[in-house]
Amino acid sequence: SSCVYKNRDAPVEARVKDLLSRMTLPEKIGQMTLIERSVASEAVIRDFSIGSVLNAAGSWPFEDAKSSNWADMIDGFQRSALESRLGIPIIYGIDAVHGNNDVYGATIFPHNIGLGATRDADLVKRIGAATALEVRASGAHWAFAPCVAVVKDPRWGRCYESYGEVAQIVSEMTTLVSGLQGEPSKEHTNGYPFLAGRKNVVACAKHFVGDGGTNKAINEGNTILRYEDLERKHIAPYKKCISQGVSTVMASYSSWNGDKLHSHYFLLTEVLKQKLGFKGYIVSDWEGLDRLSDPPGSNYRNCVKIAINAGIDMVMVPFKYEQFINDLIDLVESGEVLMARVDDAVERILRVKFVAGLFEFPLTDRSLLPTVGCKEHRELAREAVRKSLVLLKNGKYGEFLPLNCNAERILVVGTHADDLGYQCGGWTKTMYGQSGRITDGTTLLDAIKAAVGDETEVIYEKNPSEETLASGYRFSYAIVAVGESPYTETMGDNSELTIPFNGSEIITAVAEKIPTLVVLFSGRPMVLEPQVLEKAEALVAAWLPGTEGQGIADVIFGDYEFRGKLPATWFKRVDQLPLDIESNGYLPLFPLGFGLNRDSV
Ligand SMILES: OC[C@@H]1[C@@H](O)[C@H](O)[C@@H](O)c2nc(-c3ccccc3)cn21
Repeated sequence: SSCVYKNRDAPVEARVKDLLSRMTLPEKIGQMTLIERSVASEAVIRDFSIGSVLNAAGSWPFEDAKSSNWADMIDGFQRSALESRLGIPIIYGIDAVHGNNDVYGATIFPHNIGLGATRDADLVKRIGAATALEVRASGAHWAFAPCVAVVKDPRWGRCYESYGEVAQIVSEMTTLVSGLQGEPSKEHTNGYPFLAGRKNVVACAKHFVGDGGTNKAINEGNTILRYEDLERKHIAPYKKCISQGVSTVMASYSSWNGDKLHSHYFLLTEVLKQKLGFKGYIVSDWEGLDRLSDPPGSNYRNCVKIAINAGIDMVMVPFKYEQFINDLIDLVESGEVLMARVDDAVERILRVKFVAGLFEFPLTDRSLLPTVGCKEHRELAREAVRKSLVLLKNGKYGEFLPLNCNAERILVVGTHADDLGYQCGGWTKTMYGQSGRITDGTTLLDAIKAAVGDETEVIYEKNPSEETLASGYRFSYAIVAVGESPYTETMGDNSELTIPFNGSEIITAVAEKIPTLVVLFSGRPMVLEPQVLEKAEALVAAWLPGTEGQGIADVIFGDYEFRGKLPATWFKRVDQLPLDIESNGYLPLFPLGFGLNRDSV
């Protein structure tokens, strides 16, 4: 066609330049606007030239909607965008942080803390590739992953979203970017966005920067560090993401030395864009601009001014898009925000859209639907569960595990033995997660029943009854599954870290009567009472494994060996926190990297 930007054979930078030159100011600002699906009508997308749409976790087309329903919804949005004057496609973003977790039937992988325990970068890459297929099958083009937070203190509500406590572990696991986006060639220009093709999704390294290092682990709090420590501890993983061609970065709600990241010119522009050479686009977090003022959202025009001038390119408004657009138009017309800044933002957004092939392939490839929750992906998730398990105790002489799968009678108890929602944790179906059979999957109890012999009797009691415990001698052994209920973000900030639902008491009551294996489902290390450590024969940290509970049975019954290593220090008491492996006061219960296997004594 005559327009360079519509010519798929033209160089990306020529297409960007041509299209930008044709855009009005409102159209440019429309591209910088990311709105929630509930306000994304056909007219709004078309007439405002909206750049991007997302769904809040828990905002579905309808409850238990399948990937095909999601694809219908997103393709509907896309057709509206193609009706706009210049026909610029939207990029649809979703929080696929451990599989395509908003969508019913998707494979749910272990949360990042468990993947950090695997220390297996290739596994994480394969998880990225599988996740990309399931995300594209649902019509989305962009995943708000990986979270590359380095979690300094497990009291942080987002500990489970981090691959671990030190930059080296997190940097290793950034291979998720290559899995999600595909792998660039060695000649790829460092910092330039990359996407291999229609089976891949645009990735988003988040939350830039220092989200996991806040004082007292307060979510959205303040990270107090000298620059060289911020760079070494928190910026380092972003360098690895950028070297893999990560196409987007999400700004952090948190602050550095008292200054909010969403308004931080030095870190967003001088460091990320200039020093590190990042050429994709920076997206704000949800209402990230609103949180620049107190009360949040007040003086919004000023919030827009300081965030855009600091280097934010796309704004996850996500509801009051007219106010955002009008304020930014006004700011440009008054000269408080330069057109050059808007052009830089729009160039970056268009660059990613051209690289992502959205102009050539704006609609969902329905041939991908059979990949959703497919056996191959569930086997991959099962492998990840196996490799994530950390063995903290194994009898007095390293002999309790593996369990005998032909025992006469075994007891299974606890709040987490038969609860798929608890296994998956937060960011699953809804933002905060749920209890119960929330999707297709295998609970620990399902897996135990499938693993034991036909002659073995499995007795399950969520709460062990008195009479059962009184006749404890009848059981060869007990498996006690306890842990945390799902949480997300600030609601997960916790300074006690004791096992909820009287977990310690249940463990002790059972272990006093029956040789017991404890399986702890949690997003982080938790307080292990002395009598728990003393009385339980064996103790396994299972983190938040997701839908494939058979990975746990595979290991505790001995089909596979334990190989997980702690991605975060296991403290003795919370009053020790934060424990820093680099400091000499480091006296943990189990150190970073600890993990027994069958051969350990
Ligand atoms: O879901 C989009 C993004 C997600 O990608 C970010 O990692 C996360 O910080 C986040 N918090 C909210 C969010 C926070 C409070 C109320 C409603 C939504 C939304 N989001």
